[in-house]
Amino acid sequence: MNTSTPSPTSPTDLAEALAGRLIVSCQAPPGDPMRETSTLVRLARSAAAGGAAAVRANEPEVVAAIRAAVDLPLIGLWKDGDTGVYITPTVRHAVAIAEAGADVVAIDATDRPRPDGSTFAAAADAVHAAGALVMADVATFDEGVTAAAEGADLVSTTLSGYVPGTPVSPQQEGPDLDLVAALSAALDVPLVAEGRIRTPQEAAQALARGAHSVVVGTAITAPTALTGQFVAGLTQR
Ligand SMILES: CC(=O)N[C@H](C=O)[C@@H](O)[C@H](O)[C@H](O)COP(=O)(O)O
Repeated sequence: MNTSTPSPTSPTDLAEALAGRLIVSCQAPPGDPMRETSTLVRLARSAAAGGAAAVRANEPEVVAAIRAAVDLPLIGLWKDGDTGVYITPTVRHAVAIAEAGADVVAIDATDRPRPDGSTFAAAADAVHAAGALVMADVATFDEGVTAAAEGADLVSTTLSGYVPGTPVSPQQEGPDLDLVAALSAALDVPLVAEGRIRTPQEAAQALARGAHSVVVGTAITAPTALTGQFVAGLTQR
């Protein structure tokens, strides 16, 4: 056994560390000026300084750099492509993120074919074998229930509103709080509210609707998108 590998975080310890708290997603899309490893590390350090309970980050190099710089639970993913299953789409991507030092690997757990022909369950098993925990990124209630039964340690509403053909919540512009409430009530594992949470009030509402913790990305770590929202606001006078 490689003694330099950190001991796996237990699901119970992780749930305790995240209860009622904020996870900050420190990502930048392709082509964005913020998409640079040391910049993303600074975002993660800022999140830690501001009181975040955990960080979510994309790609092995960034995950490894944040792991070395920030002493918080780290949720890693590996986005590959932007259509179909693109969040940690294969077993290979999932294992690489665990090996880069993520405590938790976030994996697409939607009911869609995966590029390597594998399954969410197979990716989850591989992550557990590598000593990390699994967050299932889902779009629907049924996907959340299935992912928990297949070994997810956490379920997140990350993909609600982003999968063509899936039910769209009435409050599509904002977070899918109806899905948050339904999954929180049904699951035995922590339900994380994620996706389009733009204000502290919406984050608090997600907890009030039953979420165990809340992920915020764009509203904290994406100046390009935020600037665009203000620019668009000014043109709507
Ligand atoms: C749909 C998808 O690919 N979501 C990604 C998942 O990692 C990220 O692009 C989001 O920023 C993240 O989920 C946080 O959400 P928001 O940025 O809305 O706070």
